[in-house]
Amino acid sequence: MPAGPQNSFQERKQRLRASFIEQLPDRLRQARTLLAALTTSERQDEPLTQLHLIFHTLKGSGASFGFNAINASAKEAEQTLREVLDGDRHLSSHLLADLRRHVQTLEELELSVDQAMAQDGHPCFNLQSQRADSSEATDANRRLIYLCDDDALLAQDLASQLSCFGYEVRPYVALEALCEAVQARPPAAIVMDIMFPEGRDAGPTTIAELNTHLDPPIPCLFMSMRDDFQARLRAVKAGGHAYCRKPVKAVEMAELLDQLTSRGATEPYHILIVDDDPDVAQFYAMVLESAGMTTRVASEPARVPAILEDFDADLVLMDLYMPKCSGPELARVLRQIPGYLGLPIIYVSSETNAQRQFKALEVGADGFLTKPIEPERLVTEVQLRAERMRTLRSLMIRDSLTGLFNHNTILQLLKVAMASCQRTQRQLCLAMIDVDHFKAVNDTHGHPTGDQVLMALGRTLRLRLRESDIVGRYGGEEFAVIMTGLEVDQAKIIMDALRESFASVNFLADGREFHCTFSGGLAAFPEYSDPSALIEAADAALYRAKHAGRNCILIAHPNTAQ
Ligand SMILES: Nc1nc2c(ncn2[C@@H]2O[C@H](COP(=O)(O)OP(=O)(O)OP(=O)(O)O)[C@@H](O)[C@H]2O)c(=O)[nH]1
Repeated sequence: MPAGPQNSFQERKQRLRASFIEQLPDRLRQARTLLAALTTSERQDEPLTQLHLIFHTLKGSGASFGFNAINASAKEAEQTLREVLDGDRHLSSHLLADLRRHVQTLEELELSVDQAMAQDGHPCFNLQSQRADSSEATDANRRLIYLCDDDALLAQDLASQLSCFGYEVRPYVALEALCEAVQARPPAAIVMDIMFPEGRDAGPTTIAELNTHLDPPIPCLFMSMRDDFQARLRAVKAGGHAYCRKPVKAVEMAELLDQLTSRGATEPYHILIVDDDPDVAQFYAMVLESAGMTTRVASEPARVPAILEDFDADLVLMDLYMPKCSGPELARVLRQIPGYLGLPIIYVSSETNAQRQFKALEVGADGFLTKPIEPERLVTEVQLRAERMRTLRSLMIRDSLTGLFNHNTILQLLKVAMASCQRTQRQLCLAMIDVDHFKAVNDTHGHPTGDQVLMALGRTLRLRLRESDIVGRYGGEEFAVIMTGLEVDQAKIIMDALRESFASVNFLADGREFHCTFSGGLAAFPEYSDPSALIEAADAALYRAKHAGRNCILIAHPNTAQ
């Protein structure tokens, strides 16, 4: 059989099952020792609790690794002990004999387990990877757009406008040329006119024809002078995702293209798994990683806060019963740390008692998954909740107009980035930029057009800078950019290129064209060593840039009087 991810998944699963079996004699020995210490004359909560935990773990792990007989026997023993712990049953000699019988059954099962291991007939499962192929080629493809309009000037102009937003746009005037290009290299999306010399609906007709040969079809966005129902209907029937009236606003079109081309490009979800049984934790990690998520495992609840500090978890998957610190206790500890108040916590446990599940949820957890859980279901449940968490968090930390980090977040991120650069002895540059004469834009073209300009600038910054750069809306028409690992002169070259690119964007309002520029101030760490000094210096340099005539970037120097 060829080696592949599915194979290695099965191999790893097999190894985890083997490890579970290896540890089984030890666990059963512990159970025997604890049982021997129990007497009917006096109730001893400590060994009873420990014994309950051993059976509980065997029940859950047995189910997870497909040892059904182990699961069944441990489940009965666990249930008995639960009743004793809850005060519903007395620890009679009959009950102790029953527990010993369970240990014996489990010991016998352990001996016959070699056979069970040989008969590992568990079905393979096909997990859809959340992670998009992150190769450079894929990223380039995601930005490749074909634009087809029989008006050569318009095609050329719109193509250059859209390229200011980070897209590689190839303009085509003839439908035939477009079809040949699509067949040679399919783009991420097509921007298509409706009317051509070939016919009033030739645009949608061509797209419909092209897509019958393509799987999956290429997302398409139509544009036209026409606004009649027939044109819109033809566009929809051809699979059009959006319809823009001409004259087209490049910013709006770029936003639409973002939506069409960004599918699957999300950062993998970060999942922290807390389980005192390392094999079970590894098993969940393996399942989630097979679906493209990034995981960390903690077998010790005490380590969780430290792990969370540098692992930006979207969700915590938590065992319910753990020695020293139970799941609900750990959940409560986390909820008392301000940053983790909204962190989704899901228990995974073989606990089926609804009341106990409810009690565990009461401390502020978000869900309960009952073991054994099918890998597909584990992935779906985790994905759904992690996605919701991302959306909520994004609403909290992002500016609603531009989608960039908001004022508070950018301040917070600047502090973190500076501390990290201090530790790693790297440089950091902060650019504060501000749209020139923005009041005049609002006054002349109206507030909504002003908003479009801010959105355009936000997009230009977001798409043209590196993934590692942090971009935020500092307030009003002022933006902040944090760049790490480069000299201030290099940062100036980058900001100047952005400035020129932004200045070349044609904005349209009521048929009138206009351009905008921005000015910027740059300051660097370690020259300015604390966040407020750095911001103040960049702001002062921005102020000088405005006074120097605007549409330029100036650098702050600590020894120069500002
Ligand atoms: N459309 C829009 N305008 C905003 C927003 N936030 C702030 N503004 C406007 O931005 C303008 C800023 O104007 P000023 O601070 O006078 O500066 P300016 O006209 O850009 O001039 P210089 O910065 O000196 O080049 C004000 O008119 C604000 O109302 C926003 O979210 N949307």
